[in-house]
Amino acid sequence: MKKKAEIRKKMKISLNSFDLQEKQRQTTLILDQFLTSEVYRNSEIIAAFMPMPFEFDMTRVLADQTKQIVIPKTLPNRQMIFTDFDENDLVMTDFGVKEALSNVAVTPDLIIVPGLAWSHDGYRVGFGGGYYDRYLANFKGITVSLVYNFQMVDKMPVDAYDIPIKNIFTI
Ligand SMILES: Nc1nc2c(c(=O)[nH]1)N(C=O)[C@@H](CNc1ccc(C(=O)N[C@@H](CCC(=O)O)C(=O)O)cc1)CN2
Ligand SMILES: Nc1ncnc2c1ncn2[C@@H]1O[C@H](COP(=O)(O)OP(=O)(O)OP(=O)(O)O)[C@@H](O)[C@H]1O
Repeated sequence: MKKKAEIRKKMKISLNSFDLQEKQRQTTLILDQFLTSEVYRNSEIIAAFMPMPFEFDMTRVLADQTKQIVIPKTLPNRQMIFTDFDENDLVMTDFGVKEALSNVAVTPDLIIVPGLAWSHDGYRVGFGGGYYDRYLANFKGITVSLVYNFQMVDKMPVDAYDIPIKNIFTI
C-alpha cells in the first residue's frame, strides 16, 4: 500500500496539471450536486476554505448569501478555529492562503474538508498538518468533501487518529 507522503506527492502533480476546462466542468457538476443536497440545504453555518489554485474551486460556496460562511484560521500548536468569511478582514498566511484577522470562533453545522486524495470509505490525505484531524476529533456536525474524480484512490493507509469524511461529492 502506498504511503501517505507518496500519495500526497503524486496528487499534487496531478492537481497542478489538471486541464482547466475539465476542472471547470467537474466543478460545476459536483457543486450542482452539493448545493442542492439535503445536507447543504439543512445547514445554516457552512465551513468552506480559501482554495489554493490547485484545490477545489469553491467560489460559488463562498458567494452564497443565503448561508453564514466561515473559513479556517490556524492557531499555534496546530489548532484551528473557524471565523466569519469577510472579504475586508483577510490577511495572507505564510502557507499562501488568506485567513481572517478576527479571532472570534464560530462552530459550523457543516464542514467542507479539504484534502488531496480520498478513499471510497472516506479516509483522506491532506497537507500533513493534522489541523482537520484534530478539529474533527471533537466535531459533532456534518462533514463533506468535494472531490475531483481522479482524487479518489482505491487504497489508503489509515492511522488511528484519522476520521473518515461522511459525505463525499464527486463524479
Ligand atoms: N485552502 C486550504 N486552507 C487550509 C487548509 C487546506 O488544506 N487548504 N488546511 C488544512 O489542513 C489548514 C492549513 N494547513 C496547513 C498544513 C501544513 C502547513 C505547513 O506549514 N506545512 C509545512 C510542512 C509541515 C510541517 O512543518 O510539519 C510546510 O509546508 O512547510 C500549513 C498549513 C487550514 N487552511
Ligand atoms: N487528533 C489528533 N491529535 C493529535 N495529533 C493529531 C491528531 N490528528 C492528527 N494528528 C497529528 O497530525 C499529523 C498530521 O496528520 P496527517 O498526516 O494525517 O495529516 P493530514 O490529514 O494530511 O492533514 P490535515 O488534517 O491538516 O488536512 C500527524 O503527525 C498526527 O500525529
